[in-house]
Amino acid sequence: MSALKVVSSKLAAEIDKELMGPQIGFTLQQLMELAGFSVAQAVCRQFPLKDKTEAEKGKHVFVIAGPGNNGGDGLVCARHLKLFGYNPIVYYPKRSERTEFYKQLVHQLNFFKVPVLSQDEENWLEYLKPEKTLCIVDAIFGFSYKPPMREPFRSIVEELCKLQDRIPIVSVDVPTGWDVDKGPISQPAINPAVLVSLTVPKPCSTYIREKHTAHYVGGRFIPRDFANKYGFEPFGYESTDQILKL
Ligand SMILES: NC(=O)C1=CN([C@@H]2O[C@H](COP(=O)(O)OP(=O)(O)OC[C@H]3O[C@@H](n4cnc5c(N)ncnc54)[C@H](O)[C@@H]3O)[C@@H](O)[C@H]2O)[C@H](O)CC1
Ligand SMILES: [K+]
Repeated sequence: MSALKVVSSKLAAEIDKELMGPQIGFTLQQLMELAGFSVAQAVCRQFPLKDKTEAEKGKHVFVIAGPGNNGGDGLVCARHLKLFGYNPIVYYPKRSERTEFYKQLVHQLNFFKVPVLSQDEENWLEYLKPEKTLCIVDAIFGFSYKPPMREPFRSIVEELCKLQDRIPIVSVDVPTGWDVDKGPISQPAINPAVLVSLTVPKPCSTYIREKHTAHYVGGRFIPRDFANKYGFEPFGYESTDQILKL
């Protein structure tokens, strides 16, 4: 295990609660926008379009969004990827009814002409071919996932596991199927090529295989004294970057 700065799931939840509490007053929408923006930046850093052929530039970034806030990060990420010149496609099989906000994120994707597959799209795997797909963004589950995985996500993640050696997967905050503290202790579980930890890495990130997985931190929205209060130093982001490769 590396000497990475990590915070437990319990502490991560407390950080979120305080950031969105009455004293600080961030809204979920604000944090999600910055989180999704960071993930889009990490995709650009890892898979730059510069010097790529037109065929490679036309490849899809396949974003799979889950039912909670991790999925929301994915929806935001897809919108920014489109602005950055990528060709995202979104699969959002179980849509959150929690707030109007999720519907608004989908409307925004329509406005940006980002295809959002129908909820019962049976042929979603057709979009996942190494020759057509640049990478997959795994925004299925984050720090609130509790096994065992229920359908339709179990079948989806099983399919992704079969493809992950041929198409790189970028996991948002926590690789889907991993326990946020203990890592890949149950199946199915994604083995990502890239992990983008948000705010601060969670303990599961110490179980990534360092040679196999590029690790970024993103979600640059806390000041030094707040980080120190939760036992870690702020990350050394450069200039206006929203991500830092660890
Ligand atoms: N401060 C930050 O770092 C921010 C992080 N954000 C992202 O939010 C997620 C955590 O979001 P939350 O809504 O709490 O949970 P999840 O998205 O992980 O999942 C909840 C969702 O999943 C369903 N579910 C749970 N277990 C199962 C299962 N076994 N089978 C099927 N479905 C399951 C559950 O019912 C819910 O619907 C964090 O990781 C970040 O990515 C925010 O963007 C804000 C800023
Ligand atoms: K994820």
